[in-house]
Amino acid sequence: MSLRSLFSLFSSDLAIDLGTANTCVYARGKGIVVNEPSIVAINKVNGRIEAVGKEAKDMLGRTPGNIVAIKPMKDGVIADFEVTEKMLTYFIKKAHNRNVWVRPRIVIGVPSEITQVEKRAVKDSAYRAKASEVHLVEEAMAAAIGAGMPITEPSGNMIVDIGGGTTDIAVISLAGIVYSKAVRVAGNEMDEAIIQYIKKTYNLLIGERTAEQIKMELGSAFPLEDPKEMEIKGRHLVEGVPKTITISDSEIRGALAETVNVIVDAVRIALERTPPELSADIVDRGIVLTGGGSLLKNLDKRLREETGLPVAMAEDPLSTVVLGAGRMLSDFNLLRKISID
Ligand SMILES: Nc1ncnc2c1ncn2[C@@H]1O[C@H](COP(=O)(O)OP(=O)(O)OP(=O)(O)O)[C@@H](O)[C@H]1O
Repeated sequence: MSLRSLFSLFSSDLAIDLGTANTCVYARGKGIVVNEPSIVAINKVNGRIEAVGKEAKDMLGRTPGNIVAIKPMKDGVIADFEVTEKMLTYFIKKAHNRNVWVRPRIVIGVPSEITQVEKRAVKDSAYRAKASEVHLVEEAMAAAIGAGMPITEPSGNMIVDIGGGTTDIAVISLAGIVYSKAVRVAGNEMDEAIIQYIKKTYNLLIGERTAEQIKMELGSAFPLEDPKEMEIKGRHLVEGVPKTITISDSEIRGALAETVNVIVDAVRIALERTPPELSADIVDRGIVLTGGGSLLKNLDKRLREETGLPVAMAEDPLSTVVLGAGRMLSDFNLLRKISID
């Protein structure tokens, strides 16, 4: 056995989707090994990390004064370099069961609007976490590959990735991005719109986690076949005590309307700016939706109504990017063509 193949026994190459809301890690030959919220809880007194991922999310809004829960990624970009690096290191170690001997090749999906400084920061963190090679690919490209779109063919493929912080829209042909646009409106903005609506209408203060739950259970972009209601709890702003109210899906649809319209408009603009030959392909093939935000009920239906085009959901919208980046681990020719480092 050569030294190289002996070495490869210990190396487990990784693909990472570093998202605003969630970070996913895929290990070659194993599949998705980490899927956790992009949150870090830090002790303000000694700077120590108290928790990362799921454990840190559970602390959100419930931390004692000396612990802060930080979301180091904001609007699809890195807001806190130092904490992002610590988070990345933690997840890479977790993916390798804390085995310190492995030196993996790592493919990382990053937002299309990432700056040079941010690219460097992401790569440096991965190298510090003992990567042997680091390659960056645009999330939209990885998503299209993960969704099984024929991106290397000379035809137009439109992907709309609605994440936590950003909605990325891209038209891809011949393994290149012909048009791309990111708007900083996606899942988180929907949560915020729900918080504001409940506050204004009911004088009730709810937290981010409750808002997200409401969005998932009740939120929609087009009327539902079966109307729904939900009981929610929060703190009354005037009386200062906890209170329970019942809200309906149509109220929440109203609260989300503005946010959903921004996404719909961005898709319309992308269609208007797509070169005509590729538009013709999109008319035939339709638009593919991915990202957790695309799970908002009837968003696909709404886009179908607004554009008159076929709209399909990717099979597993929360994992499309990491699965696409993972596929790159075994196709280095394609990776060389599409990596943006
Ligand atoms: N069933 C659902 N209905 C509506 N929204 C959902 C659902 N499930 C997840 N989401 C939302 O999807 C978002 C997270 O999606 P995803 O993990 O694709 O984003 P991300 O990759 O972390 O973000 P970004 O691409 O902006 O960096 C969150 O806002 C979450 O609330």
